[in-house]
Amino acid sequence: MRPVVHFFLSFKFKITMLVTAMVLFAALGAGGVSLLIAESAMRQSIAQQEQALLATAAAYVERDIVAKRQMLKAFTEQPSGAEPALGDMQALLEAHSSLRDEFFNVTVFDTQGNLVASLVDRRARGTLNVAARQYFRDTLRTREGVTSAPFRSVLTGKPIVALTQPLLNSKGEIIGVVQGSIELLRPSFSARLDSLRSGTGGYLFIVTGDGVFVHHPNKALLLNHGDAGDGSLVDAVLGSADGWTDELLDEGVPTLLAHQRLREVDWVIAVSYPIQSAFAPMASVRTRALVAVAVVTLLAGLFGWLLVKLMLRPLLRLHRHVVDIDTGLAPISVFDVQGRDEFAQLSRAFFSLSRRRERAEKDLQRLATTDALTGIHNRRMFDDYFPLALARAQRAGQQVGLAFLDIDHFKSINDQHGHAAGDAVLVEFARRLSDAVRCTDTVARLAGDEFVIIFEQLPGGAEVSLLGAKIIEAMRAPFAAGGQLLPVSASVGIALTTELPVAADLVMRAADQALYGVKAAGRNGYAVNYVGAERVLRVRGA
Ligand SMILES: Nc1nc2c(ncn2[C@@H]2O[C@H](COP(=O)(O)OP(=O)(O)OP(=O)(O)O)[C@@H](O)[C@H]2O)c(=O)[nH]1
Repeated sequence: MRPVVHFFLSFKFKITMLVTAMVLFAALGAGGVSLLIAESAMRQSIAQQEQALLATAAAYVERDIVAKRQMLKAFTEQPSGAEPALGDMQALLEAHSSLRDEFFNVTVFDTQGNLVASLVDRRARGTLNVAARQYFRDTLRTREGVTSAPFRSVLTGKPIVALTQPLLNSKGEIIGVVQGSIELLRPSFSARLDSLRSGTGGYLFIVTGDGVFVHHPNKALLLNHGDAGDGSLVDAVLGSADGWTDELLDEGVPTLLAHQRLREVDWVIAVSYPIQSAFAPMASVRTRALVAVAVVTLLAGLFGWLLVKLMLRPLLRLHRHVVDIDTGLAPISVFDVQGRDEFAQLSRAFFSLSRRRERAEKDLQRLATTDALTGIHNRRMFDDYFPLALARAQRAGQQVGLAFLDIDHFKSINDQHGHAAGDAVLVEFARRLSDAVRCTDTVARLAGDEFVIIFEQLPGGAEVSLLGAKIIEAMRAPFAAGGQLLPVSASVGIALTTELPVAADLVMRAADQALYGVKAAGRNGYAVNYVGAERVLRVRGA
């Protein structure tokens, strides 16, 4: 569990997460803004496409109506120069078979509105009167062709729109009205319009200026008023100038509604396009963009991880150096690296710090093992060193000598000449001792006027005896202390090992016994005691 926790707490993990989060936010931000811009551009483009389509459909409807109206007009002017007679109309109609292609039916009414000719059914004559119909009255009143509101044909029961044309005699008087009917369900009219939108998800519809459906894919709505009221599609197309909006709902579904007024007739043609299908390509773009963001984020995370790993290498190296130095596997000089980056600077700072610490430790060590007054080793150093000296001698197959020294009547020097003079004697005593022994021997001050010498690499006992005499001799010259020369002598007890290993205590006790022997014999001399021999050699005086 702990390594997992460490992993999540690691600097590497945090930086990687930071890089990943930053890339995620940047990618989402850039992606989101791009998508918004793309969506807005796409909305414009779709709206323009829909408007272009509307223009095509409007042109088609208007061309159709104009062509039909011209055909009716041409019919009323037939035959050229001849006086039109209502009685000839049935025959004339039947003679113009091309009218059947353009119109569901063509009928002729007299000025009282009575049906006097019918293209599809001559028997219908006299069965119908349209005098009350608005488009009929408008035709008589304006003496021009009009387009009716859509209505259901009395003759056929089909929804139709009527185009009219006044029938004038040679004097310019209206003698009748010719009516061409367009069946709104006729494939050549409605299917053609529907086909313009087939397969795109939206649909076209046409409403009159009064809001009656002339065309709608739902044929049941024809001749009906579209839902009026705020927010309805019919209301929107009638209440605003040509253009588009995407703020409406078509049966609860958000839709893009574009509309355009026709010039030839008081109709508005419109297209309703569900925004969802309009933006279907955008949804797929959005999904792909999200996948791309996820991939980019993942790659960024991976890249960030590798980058951080690479960048943290010097830190890991630094950590390894600290561990190696701590365990004694490497010197502090490994901190002294080249380089200009922060890690190299930190490493060199560690080097400088460690060097100072090492020096301080050495100073401390020296102070801890040195006698402050005389500058030679102290008791602590002796306690640590002597057992090691015994072990070393054992490995080398040699013997060790240990001399205990005590200045004779040192108390009286202090008492008679002062403590400073006593100190001077101690310092001089230590110096002479150090000079008298070899560099392989170790001199230490144990306490007060007690000194000790460890003799190593001894070839034999006879030489130890010579050493005792040498020490006594070294002290023979008077000591300069307190402004005068003082006679100083010392008693020296020497212990010599005969067989190793032997406990340090035993050797020290033997040296002490030898010293005691010298003191007892009157001081200023030396004696050698062989450890384990249980005999004290003869005390030799100065
Ligand atoms: N000046 C000085 N005196 C010290 C120091 N340390 C201990 N002394 C004195 O050294 C004297 C040691 O005396 P002892 O070893 O007891 O006796 P002694 O006079 O040497 O007599 P013997 O050893 O029997 O010859 C005492 O008076 C201590 O106060 C020191 O650092 N400086």
